[in-house]
Amino acid sequence: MKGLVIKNTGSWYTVKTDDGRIIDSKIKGNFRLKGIRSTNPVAVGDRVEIITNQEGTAFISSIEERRNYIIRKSPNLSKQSHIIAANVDQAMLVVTVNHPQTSTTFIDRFLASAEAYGVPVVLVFNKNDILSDEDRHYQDMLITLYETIGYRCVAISAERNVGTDMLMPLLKGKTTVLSGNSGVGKSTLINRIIPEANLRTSEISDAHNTGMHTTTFSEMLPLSCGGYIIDTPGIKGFGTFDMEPEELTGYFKEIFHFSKDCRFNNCTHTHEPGCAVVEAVKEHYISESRYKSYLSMLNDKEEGKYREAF
Ligand SMILES: Nc1nc2c(ncn2[C@@H]2O[C@H](COP(=O)(O)OP(=O)(O)OP(=O)(O)O)[C@@H](O)[C@H]2O)c(=O)[nH]1
Ligand SMILES: [Zn+2]
Repeated sequence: MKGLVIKNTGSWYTVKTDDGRIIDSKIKGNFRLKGIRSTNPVAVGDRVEIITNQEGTAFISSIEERRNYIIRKSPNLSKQSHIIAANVDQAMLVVTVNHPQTSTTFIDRFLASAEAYGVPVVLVFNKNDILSDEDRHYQDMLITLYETIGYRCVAISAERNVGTDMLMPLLKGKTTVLSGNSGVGKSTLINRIIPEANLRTSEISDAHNTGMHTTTFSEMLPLSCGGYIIDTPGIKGFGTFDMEPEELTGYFKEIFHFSKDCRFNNCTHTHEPGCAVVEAVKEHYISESRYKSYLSMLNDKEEGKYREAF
């Protein structure tokens, strides 16, 4: 029987079968995925084959090849990774220009790592009900900047439930990872989009007494219009990863566009003569904030150290 892993609480996985049943499942024996050394061989979003048993639970016997997956590296430099979610269609990054302020460096790092994973991003500017004129002006500038680069932007107030309806067509039928700094309003937004999600927090435990841990594990929340929101508590961005400087250029769409005119094809856009990117920054074709974010990621790379993408 085939199904979708919609929740992971420790060694138990909740599988929604194709015929609509919810079955608590475990991994069979020493089932391991080839190629990836991860702390969790099966992740939320995985399509799996299960074998049910007489206790009403099941064993996961195989997993389908993933279209993509988002990993977080262990910060302790071990080769172990944690798979946050598999088969993701898009990410929604909730940001606030104030209360709290989301930095452009954070946004750009998120966007660049999402590009690396091939995951499109929608930027959701929240808390529009409490923006000063100055905040709003700044927000408008950011929206113009990111839309020009090619990212969809939506301005909302989750609290007042204003603009959230504009998100529904973007979410419909898709698997969306919701991210954003602490305090930007992710939970508030989820409760607007999925009013039933409220129930989740009052769940005490289920048959396996795992309910108490739900807040620390990933979960897919079904949307009434079809599709899922992946709620990943504690995860605010994608991890960074090994890459060459030339690759990093590719993850900043507009920088990549101008880099085609650089004199050297391995140009890092820092000191090289004939650099079309530096020229474009001077001419304001590339925003200074984006260039600064690029340099900060390049700098991490050169220092050879691992950092989270925020
Ligand atoms: N004024 C205003 N406040 C909001 C809005 N959305 C959320 N808030 C408030 O901001 C605070 C944080 O909201 P949460 O939804 O808990 O934020 P979160 O992103 O889930 O935060 P973490 O759980 O820490 O990751 C709460 O006090 C919300 O009531 C909004 O649109 N306008
Ligand atoms: Zn260059």
